[in-house]
Amino acid sequence: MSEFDDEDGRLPGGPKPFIDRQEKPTRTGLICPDVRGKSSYHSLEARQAEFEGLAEAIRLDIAFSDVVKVRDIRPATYIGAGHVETIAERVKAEEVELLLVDTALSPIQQRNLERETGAKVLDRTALILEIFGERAATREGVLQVELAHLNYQKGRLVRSWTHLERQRGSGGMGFMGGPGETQIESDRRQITERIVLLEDRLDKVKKTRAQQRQQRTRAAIPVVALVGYTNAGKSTLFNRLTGAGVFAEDLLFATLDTTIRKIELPHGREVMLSDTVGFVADLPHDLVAAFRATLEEVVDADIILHVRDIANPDHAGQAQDVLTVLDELGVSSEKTPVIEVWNKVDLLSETGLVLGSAAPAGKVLASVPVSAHTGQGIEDLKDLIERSLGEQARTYHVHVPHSAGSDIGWLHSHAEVVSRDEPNERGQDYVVRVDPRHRTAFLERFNGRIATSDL
Ligand SMILES: Nc1nc2c(ncn2[C@@H]2O[C@H](COP(=O)(O)OP(=O)(O)OP(=O)(O)O)[C@@H](O)[C@H]2O)c(=O)[nH]1
Ligand SMILES: [Mg+2]
Repeated sequence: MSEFDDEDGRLPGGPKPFIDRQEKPTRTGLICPDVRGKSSYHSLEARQAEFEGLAEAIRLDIAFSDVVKVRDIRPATYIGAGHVETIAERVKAEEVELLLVDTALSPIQQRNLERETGAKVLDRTALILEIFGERAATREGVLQVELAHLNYQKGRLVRSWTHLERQRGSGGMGFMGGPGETQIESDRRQITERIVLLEDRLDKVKKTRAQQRQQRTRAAIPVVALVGYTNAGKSTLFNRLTGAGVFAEDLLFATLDTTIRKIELPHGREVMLSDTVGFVADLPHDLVAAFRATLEEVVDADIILHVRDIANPDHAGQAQDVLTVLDELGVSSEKTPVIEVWNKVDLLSETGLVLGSAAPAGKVLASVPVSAHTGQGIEDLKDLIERSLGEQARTYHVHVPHSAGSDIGWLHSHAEVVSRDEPNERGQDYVVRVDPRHRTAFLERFNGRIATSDL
């Protein structure tokens, strides 16, 4: 028996959350550094609002949220000494236990800030890891988050890793360090061992996924993947298109795992639609890497739907971040056609924004304004998906005799049936569109029965 095999496939003894949130919400101070000369697609207000949204995503009690000007990044504390002092005073006055800094801090900066302010300090990466840790539901999600967590921890072994100590105390886990091994060395060794183990498990999950994908490819159902910034409305749109009840909420990172469902488009064409984790600015690199397996639906998609919250004043910056992550995943609009879905148009009048001011990000086939909420534009979107899939498809007229019932099934699942005549005594005539990847099979199967084509 392996010590790691419990019934739900989770590895016991995963990392402890950074924040202990057993009782009342943690009093938290937010620091949004405004670094001189650092360019960003996002306005300062948008960045601050988003950082607050991230903190709210795990229900922290926000005592204050401050923008702090940083002229030169300090190697020791990131922000200047004067600001650190002010923050320390506020921490005391407001009884703040946790400080979140919207940047990537070095372990030294983190430790020094903790020492000087008396609060626990976490950076943006740790906060996102924390949210993901709370949301992870499937076995794969849990493994991915833990892996990213460990990689983050590995570089920060300056403090003790308390849960490992607890495990060591309980004995029998095979974690005991040899004599003379220092705490940090042994912690590092254990983390490395665990990383190897997790990677191994994820590899197995990946193989299963690859098999499932292969089956879908064989069944020739194209995959349409929803991507977009967190909270753009992907899950709401997914539910609207599939009638499924996927968790959608006004919460950053409501979705962590990939869901995939079959839907039928207006002309009867079937596609697999996938909903997945949302993207965010400065998504930790490790996390992108860890989620690569989940995001393989996106990598392999036939069409990508980039869902944008067009009623968010920061939508242009968000779209750029999505392109950055797609790029990191190796997805290019040259290879995979992209349709932009301009969602939440029902909110436009409220926000005073207008559609005319929005522009597509990167190379896209088209952009469709919709409201996943009211259903506006959804039919246009479905039409567009269907037409785009058929883009390189060709039209054929085929004859199907009565005796060839299985051919009808084949046409429906591998081609788009444009129209069909009334059956007569010889059988039935069909007009179908066949895309390149099924053309060979089609020509072989219907050899001699193809009347005309628009070749
Ligand atoms: N008014 C309006 N609200 C919408 C629309 N689409 C989604 N929402 C709301 O936006 C919020 C986020 O929606 P989700 O579908 O959870 O967004 P998501 O992109 O899946 O978010 P993550 O899973 O967190 O990445 C929810 O409160 C939805 O009700 C829309 O067309 N109009
Ligand atoms: Mg979602």
